[in-house]
Formats: sequence, C-alpha cells, structure tokens
Amino acid sequence: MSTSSLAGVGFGSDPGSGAGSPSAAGPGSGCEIRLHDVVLGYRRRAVLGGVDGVDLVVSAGEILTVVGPSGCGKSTLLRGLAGLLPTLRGRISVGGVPVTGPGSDRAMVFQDDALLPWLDVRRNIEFPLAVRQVPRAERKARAEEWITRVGLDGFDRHLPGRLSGGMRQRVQLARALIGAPPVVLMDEPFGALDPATRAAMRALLVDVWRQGGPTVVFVTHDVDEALEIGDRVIVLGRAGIDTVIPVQRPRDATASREGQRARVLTALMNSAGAPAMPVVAADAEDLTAAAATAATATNPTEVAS
Ligand SMILES: Nc1ncnc2c1ncn2[C@@H]1O[C@H](COP(=O)(O)OP(=O)(O)OP(=O)(O)O)[C@@H](O)[C@H]1O
Repeated sequence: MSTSSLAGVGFGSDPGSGAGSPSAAGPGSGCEIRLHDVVLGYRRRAVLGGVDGVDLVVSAGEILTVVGPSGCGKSTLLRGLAGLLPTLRGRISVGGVPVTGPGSDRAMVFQDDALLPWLDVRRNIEFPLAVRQVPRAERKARAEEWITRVGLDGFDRHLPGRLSGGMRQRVQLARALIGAPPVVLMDEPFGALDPATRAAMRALLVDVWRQGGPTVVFVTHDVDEALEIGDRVIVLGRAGIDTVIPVQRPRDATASREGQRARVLTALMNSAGAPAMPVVAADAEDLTAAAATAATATNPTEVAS
C-alpha cells in the first residue's frame, strides 16, 4: 500500500476522541464540499468526461451518490476529493478549507483492498486512532465495538490475507468510520459483499449518518443502492455531470422510487453513448439490463492534453 493511500484513511486530530461511541459524532458534524470548475487527470493530462470542469456543492451532512459508465471518472473524482490527486484546474474545498492533500477530515474506503497486510483486523480498524495517539484501551474498545458492528466477531486476530474480499471491505468500512470523520468518500465499498451483508452494511452506514454523521460521497454501479442511500444521485457522463436527481422522501414510496429509477437508468444509458431516449419513455424494469451493460461498458474516451 502506498503512503498516499495510507494518508487517505484520515490522520491528525481525532474528531471522535472522547465522544464515547464511534458514531456519536453529533448532528451536523459533516462538512460542506465545494468543487469549482475542477479538472482532474493523470500525468498532467485531463481525464475527459466527468471530471472536466466540475461545479458541485455537497451540503454538510448530505449523502451524494455517484453513478456513471465505467471509466467516466468516478474514482478519479473521489481521489481528487481525498487530496490524492491534485487538480489540474479549479478548486476543491472541504469545510471552507482548500484541499491540497490528504487530511484527517476525510476518510476513504477504496474500491481495491487498502488494508495494512501486516496488521490484524483489530489493529487495522484502530489504525486511524493509533496515529492520533488515542489511548490503547480506548482504541481497543472502540475497535471491538466496530468489529461487532460490521459482523466480524471472532476475526479480530486475523491478518487481511486470511479474510475474504467482502470481509476486507467491512474492515475498511469500520476503519473509515471509527474516527467519525466529517467527510467519508466511498468507492464501490460494498461491491464484494453478498446481498444480505450488503444490505446490512448499507443499513449500518445510514444508521451512522442518521446519528449526526458525515457528509458522504458514495460511488456505486448499483442504481437501487444509489437511490436507497443517497439524498441526491448524480450521473457522471462524458461531458461532466449529466443529471442530478434529488431523492424524494420517504424513500420507500414505491411510485416515486420507480420514476427516479427510470430517470437514473435513462441518464446512464445516454451517458454511456447509447442513442438518446426521452425519460418519459423509460420503463424501469426494461431499462435495467440495458443500463447495467451501459454502466460497465468500456470507455473509449481516453486522456487528452
Ligand atoms: N493511475 C492512472 N493513470 C492514468 N490514467 C488513469 C489512472 N487511473 C484512471 N485513469 C484513467 O482515467 C479515466 C477514469 O478512470 P476512473 O477509474 O476514474 O473511472 P471510473 O468511472 O471510476 O471507472 P469504474 O466504474 O470502471 O471504476 C479512465 O480513462 C482511466 O483509464
């Protein structure tokens, strides 16, 4: 694991220290995120598409979910927010402070495994607290609470190499949330989980958020997941943010959910390069398979200077 990845798990002062419970962050603890005319890319070349001139405000305490075709720049956007990738143009700020690198105000759950292979489950989870020099007994107690919350009782002494992919994702989730950071950036965090565990981890995230938790930016390919947990869903396409869909409440209102689902699926298909189709013609069930194909389609758009 690289140093930059390590830094992304959130270091520095401990916003959760002394709170007693890792989720007791208190209402309104999330920070506003602002992006103005942001261009991101690699080796000084912009990634064309979703991260070319992004203007976006994520309100404090909001859950923003991000969907889009493969390669449109969703992970790149998260890396920019985490401070792991400098902006080529424009400004990103969190809580009014410009992002110039990784910081303790932002924790990230990576798409790929980002655990420390030489530390067992408990020590991986308590790692952000250890860096902040939280007393050993407190961090052990908090880590044990999180081990239970993510369903890993009995695995606290296991090294990551002895865990399944889904178990490692749950360790990452616990490590991101244990310090109650104001901002959590999640890159397909539940992709390796079975459906039941995935539903449980979604519920856990929403539970943490309801208790006054963080601002969350959550990337997923699962439209239902995006609608279930998001306050807004954005669809990234090849020309930036294609569509922004506020999620109406209550979230279990089936009629409005179907309409929102159809809008997201239609936007996904259009952003993946399929022939444009009107939203009114969309039937959610029929669109699902086509949108799944669109969401994983290879992006022919590569980098440009
Ligand atoms: N380290 C890198 N160096 C150079 N180019 C990169 C790098 N990482 C990603 N890219 C390019 O940036 C573009 C966006 O990639 P990114 O991983 O952000 O897409 P994504 O939307 O998250 O895709 P997926 O849904 O498949 O995870 C792609 O064209 C990709 O090839």
